[in-house]
Order: sequence, then structure tokens, then C-alpha cells
Amino acid sequence: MSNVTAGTPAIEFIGVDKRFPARGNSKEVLAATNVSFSIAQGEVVSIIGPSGCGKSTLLNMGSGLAKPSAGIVKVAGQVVEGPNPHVSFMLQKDLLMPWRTISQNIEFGLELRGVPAADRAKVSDKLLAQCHLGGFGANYPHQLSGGMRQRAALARTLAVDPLVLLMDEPFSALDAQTKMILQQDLAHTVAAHKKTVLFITHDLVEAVALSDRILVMSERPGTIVEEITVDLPDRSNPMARRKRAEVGPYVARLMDLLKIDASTEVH
Ligand SMILES: Nc1ncnc2c1ncn2[C@@H]1O[C@H](COP(=O)(O)OP(=O)(O)OP(=O)(O)O)[C@@H](O)[C@H]1O
Repeated sequence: MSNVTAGTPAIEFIGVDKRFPARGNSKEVLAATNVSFSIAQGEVVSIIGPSGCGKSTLLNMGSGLAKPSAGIVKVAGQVVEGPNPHVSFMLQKDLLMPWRTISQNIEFGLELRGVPAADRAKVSDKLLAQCHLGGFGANYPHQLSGGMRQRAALARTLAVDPLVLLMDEPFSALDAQTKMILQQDLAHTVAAHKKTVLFITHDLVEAVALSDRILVMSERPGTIVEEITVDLPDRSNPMARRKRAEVGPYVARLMDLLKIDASTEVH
């Protein structure tokens, strides 16, 4: 799946607008405007921005679940016209199917693609081990902790061997320590498999700890107002990276760009 010509960006947005038409009493919403960026294969890029600025809408367009109102989105050099096999989604909610075991959940995407059972089992066994879930394949989601369920969701996301992982606040519902452990898992796995990641987060330290670059969006209609290169070592070891003194100044800069201070209103 990931055999894409070297040098072709994994995902590109070119002059993208997204408008939701007026419906009933609600007016038309211009969610995002003039969004352009390009992510190279193997890069990890985070998007941060105020609530409602269109971050999830961008991911939906990347996955083909929503169409741009203007501009184009390309994945692996091809214009995204609908759901496509190059991308895989991971959300805050694990969305595991409660009636399927963890292995069956991990294998679901492969099943849809008609991969034979024995081959599916090989993939899920490997991912269970890699995601520290060895021995839990026959369990059902309700038998696992929240952190383990997100690990299973990550394994399911990786099972189809996507070129791009689109991640929408995947760890935001977890406690701070579990979150750091899962960030570590993710960073390690992404580096080992040279995956491309587009990651949405409200957690500024998480963005610095995990990313090669951070795209900062304005209030709605969201557009990219700043692009910050995270020039720090240890992208595959966010626990080490977050201990570095340079993290503080990056976070301060992001807070300034997002205009977060003591007077910021809570929505
Ligand atoms: N299907 C839809 N129909 C109409 N409006 C929508 C739809 N989806 C999103 N919107 C609107 O578009 C804007 C952007 O929403 P989006 O969920 O992309 O923001 P976000 O930046 O991800 O927000 P948050 O940080 O709170 O998750 C919001 O005003 C939202 O209400």
C-alpha cells in the first residue's frame, strides 16, 4: 500500500476552503479557508488551533469523508475523490466494535479488503506484540483499560499499512501518564515504519514532543498562520524530548500565537 514514488508528498492541501451550506436556522459556515501545506513521506506534523477553527474538517477532507469547497487535497500525489486506501484514521474515541475481540477489531480493515484469515492473523499477532497487547487478542474491548483500547485502536489503524495516519486528538481522553506512554508507543512505531502522520491536538507539549513541524491555525475560518519547525532531537523518543529545556520556549511561542493568556475565555 505504501509503495509511493519517493519524493512525492504523502499529503498536500492546495488552496483549500471548506464551506458548510446553510441548513434550517443555521447560517452558512466557512470552516476553513485558503489552507495550503505539504507533508513529506515519513514526516510527523501537528495542527493546533482554537476550538472550531476547522482542524477536524481538514482531516475529514484528507480521508475523503468530506470534499473541499475550493482547492484540492492530494494523497500520494493523487487528488482525493473519496475514501482511499492510503489513509487511516484514529480518533479520540477508540471506536472498537464491542462484539468483536481485539484481534478481530485489528483485522477488520483487512477483512474488508478480502485478505485471507491466516494472513490477517499474522498481521494482528505482530501488531498485538508491537503495541504491547500480547495475550489480549482474544479479549473484548470492555475487558481492557482506556489506554489499552487506544493501543488496540492504533494497531487497527496500522493494520492496513496506510501511507498516512490521520489522528484527531487520539490521546486527549487519557490520563497524563498513560498519554505519555502511548505517545512513546506511537512515536516509536511511526519512526520504525516510516509512517507519515497528521496529528491534531490541543496539547502544546504533545505537539512539540511528537512533531517535526507544527501548523498553527487561526480562529474560524481557519487558515494556517504559522508553521514552526521543531528543531529538537528525539522525535522517536518523546519522553526524552519533553524533558529538554528547549520545549518551554516552543510552548511559549505557540501560546503567543494562539493568544492564550490569563484573560482567555473558556468556551
Ligand atoms: N457537517 C457540518 N455541518 C455544518 N457545520 C459543520 C460541520 N462540521 C463542522 N462544522 C463547523 O465547522 C467548524 C469547524 O469544525 P471542526 O470540527 O473542524 O473544528 P475543530 O477545529 O476540529 O474544533 P475542536 O478543536 O473543537 O475539535 C465549526 O464551526 C463546526 O461547527
